[in-house]
Amino acid sequence: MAETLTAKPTASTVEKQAFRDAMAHLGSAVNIITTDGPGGRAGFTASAVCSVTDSPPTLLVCLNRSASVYPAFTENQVLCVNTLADCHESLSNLFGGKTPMEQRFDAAEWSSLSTGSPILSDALVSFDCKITQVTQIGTHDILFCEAVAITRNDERHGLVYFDRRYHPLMRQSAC
Ligand SMILES: NC(=O)C1=CN([C@@H]2O[C@H](COP(=O)(O)OP(=O)(O)OC[C@H]3O[C@@H](n4cnc5c(N)ncnc54)[C@H](O)[C@@H]3O)[C@@H](O)[C@H]2O)C=CC1
Ligand SMILES: Cc1cc2nc3c(=O)[nH]c(=O)nc-3n(C[C@H](O)[C@H](O)[C@H](O)COP(=O)(O)O)c2cc1C
Repeated sequence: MAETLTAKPTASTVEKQAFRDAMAHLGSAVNIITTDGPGGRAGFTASAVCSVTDSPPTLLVCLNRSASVYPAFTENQVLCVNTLADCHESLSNLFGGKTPMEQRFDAAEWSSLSTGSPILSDALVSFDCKITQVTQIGTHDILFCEAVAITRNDERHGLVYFDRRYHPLMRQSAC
C-alpha cells in the first residue's frame, strides 16, 4: 500500500531558470518510465531517476503532477524504469511530451515481465517495479519503487542527457 507524505514548501532565493540552467550541467541516464493496469497504459521520459537502497532494491522516480500520464501512474501503482541505449534518442523525444500515447508505444517493441508494465525490448536495463511510497515536493511526486524483476542487456552502449542534448556513452571494449 503506497503512503503519501507532503513536505512544507520553503522560500528559495534561487530563480527557477537559474536552477534549470545549473541542473543542465548534470549528466544523467535517460529512462522511459512505463505503466499499465486499470489506469491505462502510459509512459514518459525521465532523467530524475536514482538508486535509493538495495535492501529492499529501490529506485526513485520524480514525476510532475501536471503531466498527462500522472493519473495512470497513480492508479496503477506499478511501473517499469526502462533505461535507454544510444539508439533511443528519437524514442526519448517521443515520450518527452505532447505526443499521443498510442503513437509513443507504436514506435518500439514491448513485452511484459511481472507487474504488466511495458518492458522496452532493447533497453539497456529494465526495472519492473511496484510503487511502495510517494512523497510530494513542490510540483513533483517522488515515487519510491521496489524492483520485483530486472532484465539487462550487457552489450549495448548507453545514452546520457547533458547540456540539454543526448550523448552516446560507450562501453570500454575488452583489450
Ligand atoms: N525533473 C523533471 O521534471 C524534468 C523535466 N524536463 C522537461 O523536459 C523538457 C526539456 O528539458 P531540457 O531541454 O533539459 O530544458 P530545461 O531548461 O527545461 O531543463 C534543464 C534541466 O533542469 C531540470 N528541470 C527541468 N524542468 C524541471 C522541472 N520541472 N523540475 C525539476 N527539474 C527540472 C532538468 O535537470 C533539466 O535537464 C522541459 O519541458 C523540462 O521541464 C527535463 C528534465 C527533467
Ligand atoms: C530528457 C527529458 C527528461 C525528462 N525528465 C523528466 C523527469 O524526470 N520527470 C518528469 O516529470 N518529467 C520529465 N520530462 C518531461 C516528461 O517526459 C513529459 O512531461 C511527459 O512526457 C509528459 O508529457 P505530457 O504531459 O505531454 O504527456 C523529461 C523530458 C525529457 C525530454
